[in-house]
Amino acid sequence: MRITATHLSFHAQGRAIVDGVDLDIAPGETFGLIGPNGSGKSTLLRLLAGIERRAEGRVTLDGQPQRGLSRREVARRLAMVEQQAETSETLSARQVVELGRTPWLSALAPFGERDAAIVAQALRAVGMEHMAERCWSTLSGGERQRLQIARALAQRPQVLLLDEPTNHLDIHHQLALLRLVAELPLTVVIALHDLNQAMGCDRLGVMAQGRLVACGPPPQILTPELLRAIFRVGATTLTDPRDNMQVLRFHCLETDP
Ligand SMILES: Nc1ncnc2c1ncn2[C@@H]1O[C@H](COP(=O)(O)OP(=O)(O)OP(=O)(O)O)[C@@H](O)[C@H]1O
Repeated sequence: MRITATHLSFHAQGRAIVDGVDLDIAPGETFGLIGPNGSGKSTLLRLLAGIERRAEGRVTLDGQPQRGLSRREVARRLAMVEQQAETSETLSARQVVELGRTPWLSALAPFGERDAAIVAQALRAVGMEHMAERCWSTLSGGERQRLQIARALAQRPQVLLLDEPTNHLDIHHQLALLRLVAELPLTVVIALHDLNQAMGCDRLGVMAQGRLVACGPPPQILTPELLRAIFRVGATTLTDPRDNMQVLRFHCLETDP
């Protein structure tokens, strides 16, 4: 599914948090959002998800204006995992993932075997099937994060919006999640702080002070000049002899105090 944003803006307390963002993300593309703290990445994701109704500008899903769709219709197309997604403390892990099926259920289509199979598959995808009966309140931060991703997968969306999905995960689960995301036949918009992980995206968008200041393939974006100007770091590109992939190593600028 194609997702587009036209002049998307959001103002709060008299200032632009997101400022005139235009985006066109192709079906199946993995689009990484990077930028310093407070540059507007999470807010932009919320605007793309239609969560923030005070947004200015337009979001379309396969050409259909998102504003014209009901919440249920949006949820059948698009799922979002926010940074600190919480849920009722008394639910089991499986019940949290079952919530993902809500947009597809009705009096005429109650939760059935197919829904249970989709939930089981989502739990397996994030390696949480062995904890399915555990209570949410007993789970670690990383386990909760993987469950929220499973909930989003169980929603069977065509667009997946992920806000720093690796921030609680150990390195094994970070790599497993990024591989899962890359292999999903979905359009994915993913906010990331790890710029080496961002290299694996098809395209990157760079946010700075609410604006999308650069957009393109990772090697064109992650240049020493941009890293210096936007992230205020120096960087050296190294080559991993294992697979000849480029890796960035960062250092403080000499001008830093
Ligand atoms: N509703 C709001 N009211 C006032 N300020 C807001 C609101 N929402 C976000 N902000 C501010 O807007 C800026 C952008 O926030 P946002 O969370 O989108 O940034 P971010 O790029 O995701 O940051 P981080 O990398 O730290 O997660 C921040 O300075 C934040 O404090």
